[in-house]
Amino acid sequence: MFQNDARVEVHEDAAALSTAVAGELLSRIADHQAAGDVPHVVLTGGTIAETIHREVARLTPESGVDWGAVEVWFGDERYVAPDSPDRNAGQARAAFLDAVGVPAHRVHAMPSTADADDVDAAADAYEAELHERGPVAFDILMLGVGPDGHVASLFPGFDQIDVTDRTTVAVTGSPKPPPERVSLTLPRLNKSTAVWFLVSGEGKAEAVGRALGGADVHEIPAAGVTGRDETIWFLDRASASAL
Ligand SMILES: O=C1O[C@H](COP(=O)(O)O)[C@@H](O)[C@H](O)[C@H]1O
Repeated sequence: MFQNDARVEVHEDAAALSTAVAGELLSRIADHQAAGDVPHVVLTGGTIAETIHREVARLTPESGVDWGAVEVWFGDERYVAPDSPDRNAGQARAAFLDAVGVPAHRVHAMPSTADADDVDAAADAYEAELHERGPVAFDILMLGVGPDGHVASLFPGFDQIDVTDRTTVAVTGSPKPPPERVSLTLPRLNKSTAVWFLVSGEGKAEAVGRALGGADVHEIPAAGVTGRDETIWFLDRASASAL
């Protein structure tokens, strides 16, 4: 698969990238709300995501966005205790969700060890939640990318990449700790109007180059995700250095 239609935006550094993505996110959400929609936004975990989330909190007061009318989902999650620092949802809450006031019923966190008996049950529960309350297509899906090209919790060489009959999968033995995770599947990730990749740092440069160059999805899972209307790779100079 070649990402010929993807747009690439290169920013000077991680700080500039974060400000640009946060501003664009707020602007898109404001547009949806002006049109009377309640947008469904999918968050990612990871280092650059945390910086972006803090920028979202900082820029929200000037944005006109009503975070009370946004549905928040997650592309993947670590199956750990609810208060673990490894939780993507915990990171997002601390960085911006609590500060901007997204109501609890609109934050669709994936189950923790307190909510589901095992990681398979956690994946099943999120699939049910998506079925009952999820949109046909997410409005904006944001994804970090690992140095190995993983996206959400779909890792190179793992069987979950080929799952097409589910919207979520359980992951065990993740090469990046913690080992147990829940991830959206490629077909569900691809049910998104806009897909935004958020990537910073030289360690990601090779993965970015290969994804945009059309690598096999089993080697670089990020190569397998595109938006229905839009795919944007938000990069800094370091992560763009292999393009
Ligand atoms: O484990 C994960 O890693 C990726 C990328 O994280 P980063 O720290 O290398 O930026 C992230 O997209 C994913 O949500 C997360 O669970």
